[in-house]
Amino acid sequence: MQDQATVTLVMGVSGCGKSSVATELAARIGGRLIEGDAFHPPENIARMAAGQPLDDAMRGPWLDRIASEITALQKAAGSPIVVACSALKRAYRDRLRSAERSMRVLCLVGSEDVLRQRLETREGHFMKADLLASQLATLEVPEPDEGATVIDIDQPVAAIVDRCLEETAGQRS
Ligand SMILES: Nc1ncnc2c1ncn2[C@@H]1O[C@H](COP(=O)(O)OP(=O)(O)O)[C@@H](O)[C@H]1O
Ligand SMILES: O=C(O)[C@H](O)[C@@H](O)[C@H](O)[C@H](O)COP(=O)(O)O
Repeated sequence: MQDQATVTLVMGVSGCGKSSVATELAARIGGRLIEGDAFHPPENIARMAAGQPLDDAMRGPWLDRIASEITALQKAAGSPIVVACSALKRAYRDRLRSAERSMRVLCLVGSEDVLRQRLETREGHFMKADLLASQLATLEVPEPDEGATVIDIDQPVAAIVDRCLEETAGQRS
């Protein structure tokens, strides 16, 4: 029963696999997916597509829209929610926690080489590899009190999801 309304945040820098992992995790647990990229206003997308990083003021309303969507989905039905969102800073994650205090956090981490290679081979996405350095500089890996699971991305998506589900089961027992 505990999983019925849980919220799992899949976070990390651009190209770390948030969308891929969140999509598979949601499918495996029968959850609903919130794709954070879909909540950016057009000006944020245009800025990133032009190779310029967002700042706190630009990310704030975006994070608030995602938090509102979490709340709306929680009211609508009882199935779990999986959120793909970079949530690079602690303050950004806390902003999402305003919707669900006990949000689980899965942080995907990888070497700059692996990340760059994935961004350079990804097709049809506004975000290219030129913002990777800024993304890595901004990233605040979760602190111990956030209870996050930190997973290396140099393994198949299915293995990452397996590990996430194992951690969740371990936390319940
Ligand atoms: N574990 C993985 N192993 C190999 N390729 C991956 C893995 N995770 C993601 N990818 C690929 O890397 C690219 C970036 O993944 P994506 O899910 O879009 O990342 P993000 O949502 O964090 O930007 C995509 O082309 C995706 O297919
Ligand atoms: O806060 C930010 O700077 C952005 O949100 C960024 O971290 C995010 O990663 C983009 O939305 C790109 O999309 P992908 O992460 O899907 O590449």
